[in-house]
Amino acid sequence: MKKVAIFGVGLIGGSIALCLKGQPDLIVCGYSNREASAKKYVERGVVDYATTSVEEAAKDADFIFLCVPVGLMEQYIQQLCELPLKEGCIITDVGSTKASVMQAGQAFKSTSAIFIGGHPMAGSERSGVEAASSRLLENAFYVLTADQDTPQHALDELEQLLSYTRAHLVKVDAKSHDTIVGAISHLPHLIAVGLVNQVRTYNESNGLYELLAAGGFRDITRIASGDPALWRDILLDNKAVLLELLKDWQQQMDQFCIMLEQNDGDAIVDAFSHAGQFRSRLPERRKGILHSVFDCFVDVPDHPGIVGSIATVLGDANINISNIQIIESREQIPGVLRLSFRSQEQLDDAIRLLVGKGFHVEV
Ligand SMILES: NC(=O)C1=CN([C@@H]2O[C@H](COP(=O)(O)OP(=O)(O)OC[C@H]3O[C@@H](n4cnc5c(N)ncnc54)[C@H](O)[C@@H]3O)[C@@H](O)[C@H]2O)C=CC1
Ligand SMILES: O=C(O)C(=O)Cc1ccc(O)cc1
Repeated sequence: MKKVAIFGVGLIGGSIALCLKGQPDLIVCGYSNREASAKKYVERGVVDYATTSVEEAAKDADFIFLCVPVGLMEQYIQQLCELPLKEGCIITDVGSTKASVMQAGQAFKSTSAIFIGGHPMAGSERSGVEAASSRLLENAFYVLTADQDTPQHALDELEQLLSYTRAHLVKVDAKSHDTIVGAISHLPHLIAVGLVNQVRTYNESNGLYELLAAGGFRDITRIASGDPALWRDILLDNKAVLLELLKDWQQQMDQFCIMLEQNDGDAIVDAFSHAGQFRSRLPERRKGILHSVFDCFVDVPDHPGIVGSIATVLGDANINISNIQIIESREQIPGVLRLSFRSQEQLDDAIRLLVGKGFHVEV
């Protein structure tokens, strides 16, 4: 038997645990600093057993996954360094930033344990073990940050274990990781929060902003709903990269100011054309770091049981609805049902089926 200890069984730790638990010759132990959480991990069947003792979780572990917020990684690394870990124990993390944790992981160099950084590049704005899913990392990229001293056998062993997540493993150095992920994930989160807060301020004097911002505005700012403390840790940890990125962002915005002040329509057209061309090159059906929304809108007549019958039609075809929302159903006006799915394939199948049943469906 190989023992895997997971520190922090939340969205990511829980999703990894669900991929590993029940696999042949693996036993999964969850660690939490809170008794109630440790109990919950077991009750939900996410781990084989759980403990609030760092020593007990780490004892005899072949693999240790640190799945706590970025700001706590160094503290746990230091604690683990002082414990008598199993010879050759592989320690990895799932933090959204990699340079600082790789630096902290140097501490294992004087021990027989091996530290390899990691970042599963998928997730959501939700958090906690309740949101964990064995499918979360499937087909997503999963970055591993090793260095020149990392023994090949340790990398092979970790890659073999991670194959249960069905993620695509890629090796990237920590500095490049933080620069790239800063641009495609951290900066967009900052911008989304800034945009929402700008509109929130306007809304204080005119509630129409809130009313009219439904739909697209809500979708493009989904990531502003991420866990505040989690994002505080990520942004502060990647501060140097983000300050550079924000300078470039400000320059982009300054250029728009100039285009508008100078009525430079050609420059606006160029900016949209260049963005559109680059965007069309981005893989469309590939799972990316920010999860895509696979939603459709179904017009539904306002009569009892209609929601249930739509759910049954999809359920009978084995199509899983990940979220369902009734939007505004008033007398005389048909209601609209927003249905969310986990993949483009499920969305396509659902649309085909519902249109076939005579429903009007829009995406
Ligand atoms: N949210 C996302 O979509 C992604 C997050 N990550 C990274 O994964 C890590 C975990 O994030 P999530 O799973 O989203 O967060 P989460 O909030 O769902 O899980 C964090 C877990 O850490 C535990 N925890 C909090 N304080 C603790 C402490 N002092 N000692 C021990 N455990 C403690 C919590 O109880 C929880 O189980 C973070 O480092 C984050 O940057 C990586 C990829 C995606
Ligand atoms: O889709 C979203 O909401 C995310 O923001 C997911 C996410 C969050 C943090 C990561 O390090 C990687 C992915």
